[in-house]
Amino acid sequence: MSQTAKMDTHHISSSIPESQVLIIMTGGTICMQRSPSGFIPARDFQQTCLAKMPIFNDGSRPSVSMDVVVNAAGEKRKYASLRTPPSLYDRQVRYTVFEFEELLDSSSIDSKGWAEIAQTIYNNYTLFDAFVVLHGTDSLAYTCSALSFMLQNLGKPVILTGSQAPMLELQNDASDNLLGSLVVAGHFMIPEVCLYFNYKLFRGNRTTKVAASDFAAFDSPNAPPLAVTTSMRTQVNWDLVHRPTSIENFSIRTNLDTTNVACLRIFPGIKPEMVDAVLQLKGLRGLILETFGAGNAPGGRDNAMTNVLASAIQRGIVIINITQCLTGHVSPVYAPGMTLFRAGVVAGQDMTTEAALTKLAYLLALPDSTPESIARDMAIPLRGELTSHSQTVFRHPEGGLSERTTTLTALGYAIAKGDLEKVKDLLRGANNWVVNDSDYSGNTPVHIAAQSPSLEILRYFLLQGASVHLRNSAGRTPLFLAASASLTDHVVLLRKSGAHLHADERAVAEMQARRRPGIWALAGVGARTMKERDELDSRESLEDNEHSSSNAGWNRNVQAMAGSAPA
Ligand SMILES: NC(=O)C[C@H](N)C(=O)O
Repeated sequence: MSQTAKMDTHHISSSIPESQVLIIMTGGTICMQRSPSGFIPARDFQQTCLAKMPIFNDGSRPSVSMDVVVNAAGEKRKYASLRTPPSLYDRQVRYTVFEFEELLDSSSIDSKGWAEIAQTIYNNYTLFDAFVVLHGTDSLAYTCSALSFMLQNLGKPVILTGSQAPMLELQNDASDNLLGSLVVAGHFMIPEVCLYFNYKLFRGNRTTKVAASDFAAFDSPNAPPLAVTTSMRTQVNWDLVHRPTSIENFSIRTNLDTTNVACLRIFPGIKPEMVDAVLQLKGLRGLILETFGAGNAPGGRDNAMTNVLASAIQRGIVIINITQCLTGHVSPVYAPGMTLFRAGVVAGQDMTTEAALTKLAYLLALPDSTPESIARDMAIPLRGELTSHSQTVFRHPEGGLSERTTTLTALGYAIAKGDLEKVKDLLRGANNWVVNDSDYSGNTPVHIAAQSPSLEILRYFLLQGASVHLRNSAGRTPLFLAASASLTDHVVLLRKSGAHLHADERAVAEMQARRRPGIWALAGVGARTMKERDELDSRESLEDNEHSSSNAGWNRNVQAMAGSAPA
């Protein structure tokens, strides 16, 4: 059995009975109905479709008191939610469908729509465990790519999907695509912008639409799928999953410069004047040039084409070379490709046009960007959108279940003892996803580090891409545990890394905050001013001196979490 097959329950703490997912409906075929003028989007998808289908509604009528959704303008409203029946992993997914005011065929979605999606995710980030975006398929790969750049330091799953046939048609791909997306979003910590379609989960910025009507509408020609659903289970390829590795909060950037970029496909006989006409467009700052094979374009008589491109580059226009082929990458192996490269055209390697265009629009809008900085950043992966060929591919031998348990137990001891060198040593010999793996009680290494003495070990795990959002079997986040252990610096570091209390923890946290308001204010319970926080902190440190025995209890807890004490 392969490692991924063994690991399909990885990151799932089955004793957490449900996860909460926000479904953002933008339109597309999935919600369409027939009309005299062809298929058009229809409203109230949750009630007219999902509520009537047993696979999307277990009939339990969850209470609406928790179901707050914040729209892109920041207005809060209550929406009813539904629950799926329990999955094979013994978990239900509770979800709410939030519909945009205007539902669109995705051929009309542009950067305004991308900004609305990003803003809605941002406004609801701490209220939900994951996000599913329903979208038409026509421009879905563009939206996936754009969002992958717009969502910075993303720590939760964002899965886009749609369908080729509407949910209300007798034979459709809509229910499987939505159910698969909900199950992945509600069970697996894959903190990337992904596209789920026809039983495959792809990194969104690697995808392209390859079929106008087949159910297998998308492919990711230069990157294998992150996960595949087969015979009722989802096998995740954890080695491929990207995770944020900096101590920063989740943030969004919504002002892409899509109005000053263009895309031009080279064809046999294209005249340099045509290319020049595009490059002379008023305000143009960037061009995606879709070239032949490994990045070749006709030089033109007397190198006229190359001269046109070189002079545009001198005027500050960034030109990116993307291959028209579905697979493979641009490299200057042939003379025409080398000529472009020498003229200053940037090799887009194996990026799709969708990724290159949206990345260019993102980079152009960054403050202080220059043509040089953009050219540099276009050639390096920011969100796994290209395969960097200088990157060493380093694979560890596949490890079995017992090896995994041994590594986790050894990590638990090393963390509890504050032995950073040992932790580093253990991680060097393990698969990179071990940072998010959990022991029998659902504790990841970050749960243990959040209550252990060494701040440096906690920081180390965060820099290795460990998630701050996973919950243990008791439903607790690392932030909750750090605040309960009164470890102020740990709480501050976790907060800086985007951690927040889960909605299910807030009631208990608020009770704890009555006794220790300072640390819980830092953890995010109760809005406090800095002055109030300082006062609370000094009061708590006085209390700490009075209760100095609390450390012994905390040490015992850490030992218990790490397993039985070593002889
Ligand atoms: N299958 C689809 O969703 C196609 C539709 N025209 C759209 O992109 O909205």
